[in-house]
Amino acid sequence: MQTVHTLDPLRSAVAALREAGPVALVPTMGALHEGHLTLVREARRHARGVVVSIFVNPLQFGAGEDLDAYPRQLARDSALLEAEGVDVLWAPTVEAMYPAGFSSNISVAGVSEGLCGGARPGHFDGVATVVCKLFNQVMPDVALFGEKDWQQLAVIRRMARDLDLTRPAADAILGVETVREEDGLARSSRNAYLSPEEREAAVALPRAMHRAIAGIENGEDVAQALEALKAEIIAGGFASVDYAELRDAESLATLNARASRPMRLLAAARIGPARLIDNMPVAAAPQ
Ligand SMILES: Nc1ncnc2c1ncn2[C@@H]1O[C@H](COP(=O)(O)OP(=O)(O)OP(=O)(O)O)[C@@H](O)[C@H]1O
Ligand SMILES: CC(C)(CO)[C@@H](O)C(=O)[O-]
Ligand code: BAL
Repeated sequence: MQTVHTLDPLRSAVAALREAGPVALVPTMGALHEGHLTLVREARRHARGVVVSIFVNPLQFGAGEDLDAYPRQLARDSALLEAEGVDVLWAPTVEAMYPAGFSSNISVAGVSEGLCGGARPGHFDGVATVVCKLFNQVMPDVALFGEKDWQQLAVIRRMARDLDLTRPAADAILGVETVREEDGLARSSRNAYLSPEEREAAVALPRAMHRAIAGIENGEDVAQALEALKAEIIAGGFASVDYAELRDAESLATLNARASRPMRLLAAARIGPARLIDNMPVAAAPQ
């Protein structure tokens, strides 16, 4: 595995990879876990060469968020990626990514509004801007993202369509199903912030979501089911719920009742120092 920290060596490394066949990109912020490694293994199924980026992107963190506390463990991450047979690790410095005078911003309206975009103003501008740069830097044939960050995936796909990106093309932006702990909690780098007691309590989030989905699919009133969901998350030991909403799975349009198109239940809640997110499919109402 070749590790590069600046743009010129990255371009040379990727050019050499491309000679052998299609290239996949897996963007991450590091502190790798089984979720990330699943993306890497999936990438290998779609390409000959695999590039993983690790960059804790300051642009997507709001004031008072965990930019400084975010775990940085490049040596450990590098060993994990090496063991997975990754070809290139792209770990740019902040200066390489945002040289002095950097002034551009990509803002994707619509899908980035509400949910995490509501709770974290400016977050998806930061994500879209850095992902657009990563795409231009690596020019991958395919890029892989986790469904755990469902709204992020929708924002990136919208950006790729709107800006006519060809590397990767919008339909080569692949979503990978959320990888979970044995008890059902979604794997996340931020789970590391939890004390053992908080970690045990955190499973209340996916459990309550499963119960709400069963209710909605059985015809329960959506507003009531969502209120009960929020109450159950709090009763489970969370301090607050940022949102718990039923949305159209693709457009992310708000739904107040069961729809006949695929739907998604999305939630974010805070426990101890962590803000955890999750989302799950909700079966469409019969036509
Ligand atoms: N449990 C998971 N299953 C599948 N993909 C995941 C999972 N967790 C993260 N990913 C994906 O890995 C990529 C990099 O994510 P990131 O480095 O932010 O990790 P994270 O665990 O989501 O961290 P955070 O604590 O910041 O949410 C994203 O595409 C994200 O959706
Ligand atoms: C896509 C991403 C790497 C952009 O910084 C980040 O938002 C993440 O890790 O999900
Ligand atoms: N996993 C999404 C990146 C973030 O929370 O900033």
